[in-house]
Amino acid sequence: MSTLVELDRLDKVYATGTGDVVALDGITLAIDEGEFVAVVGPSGCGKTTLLKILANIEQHTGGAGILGGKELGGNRSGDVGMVFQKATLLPWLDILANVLLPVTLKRRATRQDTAAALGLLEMVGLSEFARKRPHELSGGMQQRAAICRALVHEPSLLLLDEPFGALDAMTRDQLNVEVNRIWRETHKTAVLITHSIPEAVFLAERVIVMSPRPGRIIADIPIPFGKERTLDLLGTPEFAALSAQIRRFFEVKAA
Ligand SMILES: Nc1ncnc2c1ncn2[C@@H]1O[C@H](COP(=O)(O)OP(=O)(O)OP(=O)(O)O)[C@@H](O)[C@H]1O
Repeated sequence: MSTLVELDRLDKVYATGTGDVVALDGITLAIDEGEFVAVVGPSGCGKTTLLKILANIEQHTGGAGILGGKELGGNRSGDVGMVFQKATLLPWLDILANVLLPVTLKRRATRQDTAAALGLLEMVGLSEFARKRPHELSGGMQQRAAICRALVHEPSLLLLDEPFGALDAMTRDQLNVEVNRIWRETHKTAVLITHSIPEAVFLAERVIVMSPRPGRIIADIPIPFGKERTLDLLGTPEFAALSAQIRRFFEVKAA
């Protein structure tokens, strides 16, 4: 299996009016093609910064990183798909046009692009909603459309930044089952950021635990539940034990 992402002592320092903020400190991490990795850590530890560097929205300030053989920070585009906490669909476009946006921002969509977008909408059960506007869909359906939008240009890496954080627990569980299926069907490499330890354990093959700011990797925990995950997993002792193992990193030690 080949390595898709390789970070070597990567740092990120934000220069602000009131001094430097060290967001990431010496992040060394390799992610194989097809792997599903979750990153958990306390608020402000640099999780979103890490995703933004992978997406080329932010530049690292030290160390080095490679994504798909190309150096991070160079002139790359189009090789990641990103899903945010809010679906951020454009209200004046229908769902199909929203899904096609990463393509149409660059060029005219071809018939193949439209077929690919419709195929993705079918995969997430939204075929009937292709011609609807975002406000006609529930929050969970909008997030599914946002996942389709992140995948339509066939990115090598799917980045999920708290994608279901704003949804109710039941919808969230169902969407996690769906994300697992989408990941298995598309064979994508995925990096998920979440505040939910059970969500990380449910979806990922590895959970990366980060320290409070400045963000460092303090644990890299394999999750040995195979590729296919079902909600039954949530009730197993093995699931509870792994979740507890990760939670212990965040317990506030009494003085
Ligand atoms: N554009 C910026 N300029 C200055 N500082 C920033 C900027 N973006 C983030 N930071 C700082 O960098 C640190 C890491 O922020 P980041 O958003 O990556 O953390 P996070 O782990 O994703 O947090 P949360 O879990 O609360 O979303 C924080 O201290 C934040 O204030």
